[in-house]
Amino acid sequence: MTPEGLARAARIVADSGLLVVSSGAGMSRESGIPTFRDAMEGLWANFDPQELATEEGFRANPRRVWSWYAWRRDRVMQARPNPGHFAVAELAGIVPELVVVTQNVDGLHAAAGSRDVVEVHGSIRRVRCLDRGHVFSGELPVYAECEEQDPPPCPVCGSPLRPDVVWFGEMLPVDAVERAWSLAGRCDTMLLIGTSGTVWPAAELPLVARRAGARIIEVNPHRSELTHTADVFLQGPAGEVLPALLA
Ligand SMILES: CC(C)NC(=O)[C@H](Cc1c[nH]c2ccccc12)NC(=O)[C@H](CCCC/N=C(/NCCC(=O)O)S[C@H]1O[C@H](COP(=O)(O)OP(=O)(O)OC[C@H]2O[C@@H](n3cnc4c(N)ncnc43)[C@H](O)[C@@H]2O)[C@@H](O)[C@H]1O)NC(=O)OCc1ccccc1
Repeated sequence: MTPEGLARAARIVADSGLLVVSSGAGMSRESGIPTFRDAMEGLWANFDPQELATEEGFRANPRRVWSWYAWRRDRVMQARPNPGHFAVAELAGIVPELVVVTQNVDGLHAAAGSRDVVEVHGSIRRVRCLDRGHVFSGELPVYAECEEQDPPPCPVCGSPLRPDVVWFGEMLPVDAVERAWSLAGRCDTMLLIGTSGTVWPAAELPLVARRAGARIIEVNPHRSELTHTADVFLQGPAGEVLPALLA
């Protein structure tokens, strides 16, 4: 991250009417939540997404999927927002309009005080039933209570409960898609934070914004599949770069 790059990004942000913050797993890395593709400790390095993050995988082995998400939820509930999340929340007080569009299911943007957050891949803090989609949040069982246990039945219709997240091969929530794509199509600036740009259709968002004439600022310690769209690439961890952007 160069001082010139930071200064240029700060000017672009200051000139923005509508700023869309588009975040991925890297945003929560400094909160102790592993990313998906980190070579060593990334979730997908140790677990097969096809087996664990698909409806087929759930139907084939509901116990395994239910306890795996309980294990992840425990880590999310113990995690705290990092300085990057707080900087995003603070930015909302600086620009006229700011909306967060996140692929993350951890709810840490809201926990840091961001009030307008679009969760395009759902939330691990909610469950819903398989057949009818009755949604439940609040006190959910911890891993110790879920280990090798069948998912409990829906209190309304009796069908098994599953995490209220978007699995591979599943449609994204219609209202979230409509809002996220319309925002990307009319924003002045998109702040792209901690995403590898490998999962679709979320990876299309900066392309939509760019086609509509927006400036793209990427924050990532490594180049991603989307760095080619960026007007400014701020190379570094979100928890350090974003507070510096506010300084
Ligand atoms: C793997 C990929 C090739 N496959 C897909 O994209 C598929 C298939 C597909 C669809 N269209 C395509 C087009 C081309 C190719 C494939 C497809 N997409 C789907 O299946 C989607 C659904 C995709 C959503 C899946 N659910 C998730 N999550 C919820 C669950 C759960 O969490 O368990 S995806 C999940 O993985 C993704 C991980 O990506 P990132 O967040 O970018 O994280 P990653 O680890 O990859 O990278 C981390 C980055 O952070 C950086 N970093 C590290 N530390 C820091 C740091 N400190 N600070 C800043 N950055 C940092 C790193 O350098 C790195 O760049 C996120 O989206 C996350 O939500 N559904 C669908 O298409 O439905 C169809 C449909 C249409 C009509 C009708 C019916 C069906």
